[in-house]
Amino acid sequence: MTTGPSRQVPPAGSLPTVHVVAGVITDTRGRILLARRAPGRELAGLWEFPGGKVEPGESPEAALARELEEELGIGIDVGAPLMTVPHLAPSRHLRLDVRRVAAWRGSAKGREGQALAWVQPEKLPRYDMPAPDRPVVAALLQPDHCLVTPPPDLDDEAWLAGLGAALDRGVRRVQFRMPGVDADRRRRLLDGALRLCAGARAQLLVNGDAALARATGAGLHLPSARLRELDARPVPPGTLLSASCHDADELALAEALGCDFVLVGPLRATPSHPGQPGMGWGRFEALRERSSLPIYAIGGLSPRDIPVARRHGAQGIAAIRGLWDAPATPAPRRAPATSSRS
Ligand SMILES: Nc1nc2c([nH]c(=O)n2[C@H]2C[C@H](O)[C@@H](COP(=O)(O)OP(=O)(O)OP(=O)(O)O)O2)c(=O)[nH]1
Ligand SMILES: [Mg+2]
Repeated sequence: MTTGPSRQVPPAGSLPTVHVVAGVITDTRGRILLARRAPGRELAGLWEFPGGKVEPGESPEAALARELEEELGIGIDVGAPLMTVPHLAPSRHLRLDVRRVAAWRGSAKGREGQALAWVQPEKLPRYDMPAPDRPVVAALLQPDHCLVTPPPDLDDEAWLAGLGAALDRGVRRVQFRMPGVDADRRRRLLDGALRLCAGARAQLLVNGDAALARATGAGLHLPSARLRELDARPVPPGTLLSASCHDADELALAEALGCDFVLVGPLRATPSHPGQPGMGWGRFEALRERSSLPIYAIGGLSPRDIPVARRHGAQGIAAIRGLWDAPATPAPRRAPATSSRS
């Protein structure tokens, strides 16, 4: 279900945008450095990835190097972008641009009186952090793609082999969706899928059927119509819960129910939703900035779109065909040409 586009676009007001760059600094044991915002500052007491505001005319890379020198006394090599989170605060749009730190020199000290902590990645969720950091922590810990299963043709073994192949290619989060398949067959396929996912240490969430999820110990995915009917979490905490959302109301509902993550789309027009135009990354961001849930973009996307999804604040992509069909094999490499291109 979708509502009119007018509800999905932020108010026309001209709030300023504040560009903040922050670094994921790791030590040789894989721990990540957090800093605690000092008393008297905004968001005092919350933990954050060290960094600060990009100054006018400054590149994000230069800003990150300057901030980490000022705040921690270390020199750094800026690494790969992790994600950029657009976030709507009462008085401004924030863009939290998070980079990995490829290498650093010196010993990190809280030069502005802030406490520091080296944190095992899996313990990050225990730290109280600003709202825009929640999707960043999810990006560090959770899969960047989520397979939504296509229904089987006539051959169940072929479908299970297809799931096995997707798991072999690295899928670790699976939404088990079986529209139009009768209950007995669905249960047999689910048992097979659960075995394969357990073997690959992948998560599985059953689409729509809370009783089936509870009976099998699987997670639960709520289609948006189901989400709108609920006023309490339909599975216990600790059981994975996700939802499909198309507008800000549904995102707020998903957050209130304690969903672990959501799928938002369609990002592009797809054959599975004929007649529905894609929202594009602009409207995706307008939703993203009102929520702190991890969000997979869905609709006509494939693993190639993960970097662009991350630049718009997505956890990554969810897809049916884009993750089920084996990627086209790259054309055979020719012998290197004698001339070089840069
Ligand atoms: N550094 C950092 N800032 C964050 C994170 N999450 C988050 O919402 N923010 C917000 C808090 C602040 O409103 C803003 C960063 O501003 P800041 O106060 O650190 O800026 P700064 O280091 O340049 O310090 P200042 O000179 O402006 O006081 O971004 C995060 O993980 N790291
Ligand atoms: Mg700072």
